[in-house]
Amino acid sequence: MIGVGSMGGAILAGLRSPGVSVDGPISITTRSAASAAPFADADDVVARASETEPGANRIAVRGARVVILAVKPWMILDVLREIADDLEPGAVVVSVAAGVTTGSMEALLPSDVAAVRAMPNTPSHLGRGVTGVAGGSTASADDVDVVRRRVETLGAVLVREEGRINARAAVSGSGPAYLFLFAEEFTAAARRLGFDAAEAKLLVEGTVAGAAELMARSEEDPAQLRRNVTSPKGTTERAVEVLQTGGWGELFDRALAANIRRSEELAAE
Ligand SMILES: NC(=O)C1=CN([C@@H]2O[C@H](COP(=O)(O)OP(=O)(O)OC[C@H]3O[C@@H](n4cnc5c(N)ncnc54)[C@H](O)[C@@H]3O)[C@@H](O)[C@H]2O)C=CC1
Ligand SMILES: O=C(O)[C@@H]1CCC=N1
Repeated sequence: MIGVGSMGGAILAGLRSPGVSVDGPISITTRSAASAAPFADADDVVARASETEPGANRIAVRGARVVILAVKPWMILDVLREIADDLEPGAVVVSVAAGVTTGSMEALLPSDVAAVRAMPNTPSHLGRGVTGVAGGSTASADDVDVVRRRVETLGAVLVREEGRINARAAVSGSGPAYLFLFAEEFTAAARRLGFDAAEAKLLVEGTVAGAAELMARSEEDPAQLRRNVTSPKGTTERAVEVLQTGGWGELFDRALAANIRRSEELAAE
């Protein structure tokens, strides 16, 4: 794995969780020595920092069947140029980057190395992620399956054509941020009602986490779960009415469209 920031770190934590078995050790590279240092004593991870070992990325990918690129989108092609000659024949290079197409990756890869895209999200950290997977034109069904089996250890997986991956990024890749934004705004509103920071945190985070867990475990869909809270002529009804007249449907449409437009811009950069 090249790049162990927010997303790479979440994937790595998921791959290292109890009950998940990966043929290891997992070779990772970071930019700074400080980021590699926490792995110094790990048996299941070999960490190298490109700041202190300029050939770190090239060394790390040697012998790997699956290489995960978790650097920023605008760095993906530079990293591929750097590592292309060191990749094993039959390797699969998986980019988790928004926007960057397998076509642009394939142009830099040896013909016996496949490109696959994965669009994970940060709850992968807990094995509760959702990952979209799409193979490039030279990826075999087996190559895609190798990636699917790896990311299945991180949570749910949706394998579909690459043409739909920007939409998956807009919904599930970025989705945790929308929920955290909701929690931020909800907490701020609770503070304005007079709760102190600790009380607002307990009330809002407890409610958001509990409701999410209830949704995950329940057979009922979100609309029914909402109705279960909303007594006719009761208090919830009044608040839900205010929220619904705020135009959430159109707001979400615009937010997801803006997200997809940014993926398209990144693809063109
Ligand atoms: N953060 C998220 O929730 C999600 C992120 N992604 C994708 O994941 C990728 C990484 O995003 P984040 O983790 O958020 O960014 P980040 O900035 O937290 O992580 C990137 C890491 O790569 C390291 N790095 C940069 N150049 C390097 C090099 N040459 N060799 C080794 N390491 C290098 C950086 O030091 C940094 O730690 C992006 O392409 C993004 O589109 C995809 C889905 C969700
Ligand atoms: O914000 C981003 O660009 C990345 C892609 C999906 C989630 N985070």
